[in-house]
Amino acid sequence: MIPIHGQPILTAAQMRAAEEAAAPTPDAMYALMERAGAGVAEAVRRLSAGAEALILCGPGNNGGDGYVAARILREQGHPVRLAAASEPKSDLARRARAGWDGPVERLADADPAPVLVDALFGTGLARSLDEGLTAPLHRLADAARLRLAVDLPSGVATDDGAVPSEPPRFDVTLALGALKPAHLLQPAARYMGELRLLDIGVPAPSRTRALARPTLPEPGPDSHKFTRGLVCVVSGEMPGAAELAATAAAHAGAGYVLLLGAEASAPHAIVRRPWSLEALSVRKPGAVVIGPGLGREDKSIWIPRLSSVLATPYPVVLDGDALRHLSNPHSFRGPTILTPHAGEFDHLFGLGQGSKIDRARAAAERSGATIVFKGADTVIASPHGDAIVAPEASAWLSTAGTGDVLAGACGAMLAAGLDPLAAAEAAVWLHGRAARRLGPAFLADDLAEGLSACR
Ligand SMILES: NC(=O)C1=CN([C@@H]2O[C@H](COP(=O)(O)OP(=O)(O)OC[C@H]3O[C@@H](n4cnc5c(N)ncnc54)[C@H](OP(=O)(O)O)[C@@H]3O)[C@@H](O)[C@H]2O)[C@@H](O)CC1
Ligand SMILES: [K+]
Repeated sequence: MIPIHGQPILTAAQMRAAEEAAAPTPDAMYALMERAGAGVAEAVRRLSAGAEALILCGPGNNGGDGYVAARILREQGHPVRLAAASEPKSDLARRARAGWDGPVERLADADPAPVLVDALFGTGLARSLDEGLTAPLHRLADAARLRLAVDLPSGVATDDGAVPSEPPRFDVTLALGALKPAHLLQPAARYMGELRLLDIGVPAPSRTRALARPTLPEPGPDSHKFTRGLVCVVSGEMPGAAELAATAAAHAGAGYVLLLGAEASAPHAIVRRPWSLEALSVRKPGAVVIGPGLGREDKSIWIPRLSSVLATPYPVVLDGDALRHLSNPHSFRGPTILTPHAGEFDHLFGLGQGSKIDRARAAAERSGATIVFKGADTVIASPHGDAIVAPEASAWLSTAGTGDVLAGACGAMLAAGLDPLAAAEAAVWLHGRAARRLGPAFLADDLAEGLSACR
């Protein structure tokens, strides 16, 4: 069982294609199912402390994995029962079924067991499940002490994370061969529990992957405050938000933070100057952060200020109100990161088609900017077609000011010389880690200060 960080994410069709390329004959394909089933059996053995497992098998290859796992557990003397709603329909699943010599109970009236293994449906779910399947699944899951989903909890849509039929909440989900979008995208992601990857020997290249622990830029003996990265944060109507972004940039490792348009106050390590384009340009910032608390009321001030920042050659992070002022955000010239939440994203790019990953990728390609489409399932997409999905870090991030902190962290990473995709990934990772460390009900100020301890 492999941790998911940095692992590739494949849609159902991409996974099928990868499996077909790796296993071009029926025997080779069946060998994959054997590996999947063996991995499920091993996980059950490790996690169940010898308790009886009940494996629910569906009609397709997800069910096939379940039959293999049941056979192996039985061979190893682990107490196991199996229930199904119908006979297998695929050739592979029939072959796996033939290897199980125990009874097959009817799903509708199967007795519960302390360990429930859901091998009803995986990537082949084609429509919502009927009551005859969901009712026993929930009944048996409610009675179990440990719930394990094979590949995906039955009822979630693989490619976009929708939930056509609400599954139970699982304790563990074993992603087979590769992660799928539903493992990380909401609302499906909340049903996964601990998510682990099972290697079944299928190379799974993808331009979409899970967030990885980044290599953060470290100062060396020759570094000084300017070479470590100069971040300029532009203040506006609500200066507290820009203060948060500036504090976050400093705690994320920037060597020099200049806050323009703000009154002098603590912390004094942040240099404050009245707004002017000259003040911004004199130090040639490695990144300009504009948007947190900028203001939407007085457009005659804020739109020209935003336009003048966008006309400079400096890398830029656009957040919050700056995104509201952009009406036609096509083709940014220099390195640019946009950090919209769902409302800002819809305002900028419309509702669009496909999953959150598809939408973020299309927006990045269209705008030329790296997009950090925020949420419990933040998606980062570059204009070159790469996408990174972050697992939910902490539900407590849904509090005022955390977006300002993220924008400041993005600025620090850009100013340290990372390209926009790497900068966004590093900032999202740092932000999530700091939030997890803080636990419940923290303030955005704590989050900004907490970034330094998480580097
Ligand atoms: N080599 C491989 O392929 C490997 C695959 N692996 C495993 O296979 C899984 C993918 O297998 P899969 O494609 O057979 O899909 P799966 O999720 O079992 O469901 C398809 C079946 O369900 C049925 N069905 C669908 N929706 C339904 C509904 N709402 N209500 C009722 N029925 C419904 C559908 O019927 P149909 O839509 O055709 O009428 C069909 O019979 C994958 O997640 C992984 O676990 C691993 O073993 C590694 C090797
Ligand atoms: K399943």
